[in-house]
Amino acid sequence: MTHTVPAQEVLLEVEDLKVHFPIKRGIVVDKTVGHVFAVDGVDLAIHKGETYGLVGESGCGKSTLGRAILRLTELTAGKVVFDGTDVAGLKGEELRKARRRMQMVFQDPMSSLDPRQSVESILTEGMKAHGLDKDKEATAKRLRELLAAVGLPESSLRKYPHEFSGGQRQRIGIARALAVEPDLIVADEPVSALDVSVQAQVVNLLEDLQEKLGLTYLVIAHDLAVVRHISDRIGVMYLGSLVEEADADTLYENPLHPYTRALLSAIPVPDPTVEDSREQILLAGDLPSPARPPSGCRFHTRCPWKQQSLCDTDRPQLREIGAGHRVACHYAEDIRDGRIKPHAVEAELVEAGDLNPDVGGLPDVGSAAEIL
Ligand SMILES: Nc1ncnc2c1ncn2[C@@H]1O[C@H](COP(=O)(O)OP(=O)(O)OP(=O)(O)O)[C@@H](O)[C@H]1O
Repeated sequence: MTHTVPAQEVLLEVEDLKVHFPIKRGIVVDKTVGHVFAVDGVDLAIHKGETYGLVGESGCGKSTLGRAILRLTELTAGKVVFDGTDVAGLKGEELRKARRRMQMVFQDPMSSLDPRQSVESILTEGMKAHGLDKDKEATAKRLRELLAAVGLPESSLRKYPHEFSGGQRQRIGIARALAVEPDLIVADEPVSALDVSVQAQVVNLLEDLQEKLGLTYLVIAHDLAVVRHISDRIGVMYLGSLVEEADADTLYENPLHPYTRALLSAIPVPDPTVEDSREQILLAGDLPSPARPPSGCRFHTRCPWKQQSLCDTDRPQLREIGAGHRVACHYAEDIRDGRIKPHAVEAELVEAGDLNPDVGGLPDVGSAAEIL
């Protein structure tokens, strides 16, 4: 590990995690012609009871990282140490046991809930798989508790997903995750498919549950505004790796990586005087394809602080710059102390997706202003 973990108890430790998807081509025999470097060397630690927010543009590898932690996607390399055990090497019964303790809540509850299953069946499925449904009465009690915990009436048990609103369906998704008594919940864009009016209710529910049950969360989002309120610490991801990590307040008040600065500068400020006077950093060009990441620092093709040396040749490590504040930029101190200033960037054109017709380039990724 290259970073110092604060003295709290660590529940999850990810070390140099890589997920590379092979790009296959060929009419008769599939030949691997390259790789999508979806996750390419991530180190992070999540403490018991905390909420870690993971943000970045669409296609930067957030979901793949979340899925790899839960072993829903195979790892190419690295470790996922959960409560002291490396789950990357687990198989069979051991893997099943570890999986019970790590659950996922998905972005779109409509597509993640089976429309043919009643809520009762959805909630008991995981319990059955993990042998938690031995006694009928205890199971019925547990189902009532679960529904109460997520704020749904008991009558929901006999209903089907289409009979609920988006917010209620997400409550079912959360209840399903809770049914097997997990310690860690990976919530992948848990509110982005919901109406703005309902988003706060679901965020509040997640917070209440965390307090009551002592849960640990990894919350994945493309929207920095959403994670700010819920997260204790935040990691910013760009093209497969973390570029900055800090506690939520530090990240917002003192962002050091140029990419984080650009993301934050795109969030509108309600005060019109502040809004008119503040600096807006517009990123040039689109996110390069993760099948052909740029050399050196992966952000250098769009970076307004790019320098003549190092940036396009040496990949910067995530290093600790202040207490618990890690940044992957060769010039973080110079940026922090104002010794170097941003300049206009002509984006180097990186053709996206020409290696990979199946995966394509990246879905509609525009400037930071469009992303947030
Ligand atoms: N099974 C797969 N096979 C090949 N490439 C994949 C696969 N899954 C994801 N990718 C590619 O890996 C990259 C990272 O995808 P990922 O979904 O993790 O990003 P993301 O940041 O979560 O984006 P989004 O918010 O759009 O889900 C993308 O280029 C994607 O096309």
